[in-house]
Amino acid sequence: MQITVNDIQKSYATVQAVQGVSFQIRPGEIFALLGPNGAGKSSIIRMLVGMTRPDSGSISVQHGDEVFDHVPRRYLGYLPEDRGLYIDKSVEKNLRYLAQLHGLSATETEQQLEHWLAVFELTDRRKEELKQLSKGNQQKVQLIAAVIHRPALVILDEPFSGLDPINQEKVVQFLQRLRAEGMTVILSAHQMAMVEKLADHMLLMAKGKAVLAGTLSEIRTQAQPQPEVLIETERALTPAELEQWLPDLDWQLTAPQRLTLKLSGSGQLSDCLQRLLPHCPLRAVTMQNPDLHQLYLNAMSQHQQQEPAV
Ligand SMILES: Nc1ncnc2c1ncn2[C@@H]1O[C@H](COP(=O)(O)OP(=O)(O)OP(=O)(O)O)[C@@H](O)[C@H]1O
Repeated sequence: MQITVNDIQKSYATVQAVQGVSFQIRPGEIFALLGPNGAGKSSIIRMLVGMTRPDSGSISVQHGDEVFDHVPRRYLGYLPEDRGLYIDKSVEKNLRYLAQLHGLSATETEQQLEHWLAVFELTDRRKEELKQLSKGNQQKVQLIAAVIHRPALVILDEPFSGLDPINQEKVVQFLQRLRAEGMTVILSAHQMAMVEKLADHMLLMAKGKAVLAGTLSEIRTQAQPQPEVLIETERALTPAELEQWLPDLDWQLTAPQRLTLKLSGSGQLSDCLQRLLPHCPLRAVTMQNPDLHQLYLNAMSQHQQQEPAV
């Protein structure tokens, strides 16, 4: 399934929740929608699934030869922010009920149940009521409920919320499995370490607008146009020496033997190293690659500075 979103806007009364956002989701990829509370992620998801419509702009959903203006229910698996299973019913009753709602035959239902319960190591717990399970296991049942009918597109709103690190890792593996089985996945999450491992493309939003978009490395380039290099030296340096050797470069001495250099052009690093080496041997030269969490925080603080105060 391929989704193309072009310049969509959505307002509620006085709130401009989505203000001209465009992006594309490719078939079989994991696409992450990121951003702080109120950024507009759920508003976009609601438009994608047809719960609301954009005020302007367009959504095009292509599946095989068919084209739609939102994802039809029959192709959609959805884990909403507000979960909705019956906690007084057993794991298998909940899942069977949902499978029937999706039109699966009794045989298909049993096959899917066996498959997903085994994936999540819940086979022995299938007769237990949902309320008897831990939060992590309840979340796993919710995830099975979203995919039991093998939809072409799975949308998961906050799949990691409330889970401990081990269960978060299991959800990561589950999502990788969905991708391996050919499903397209849209994920909204705040856990950057998980998103970094999973997402093929991501869209980072703030206050209804796109702030950064692309693969992790594209986002790195957008968020950090001047890559940083850490140069560790064998002897202590002084600012006066560096001013003499590197007067035109953007450097910072963060410790006597640690120099950070901001690069603004290709060739600048080798130029800098050639100028330093005659004066002092080097211990290590390391490119600084900030993780998604750091890129996210930087982008948000830059966005806040650029936004006019209200
Ligand atoms: N039904 C609604 N009526 C009025 N305002 C709304 C409605 N839904 C969302 N909003 C507002 O639109 C903006 C975007 O909200 P949205 O829920 O899309 O953000 P979000 O990124 O999903 O946030 P969160 O991470 O908290 O779920 C917010 O200012 C929110 O208060």
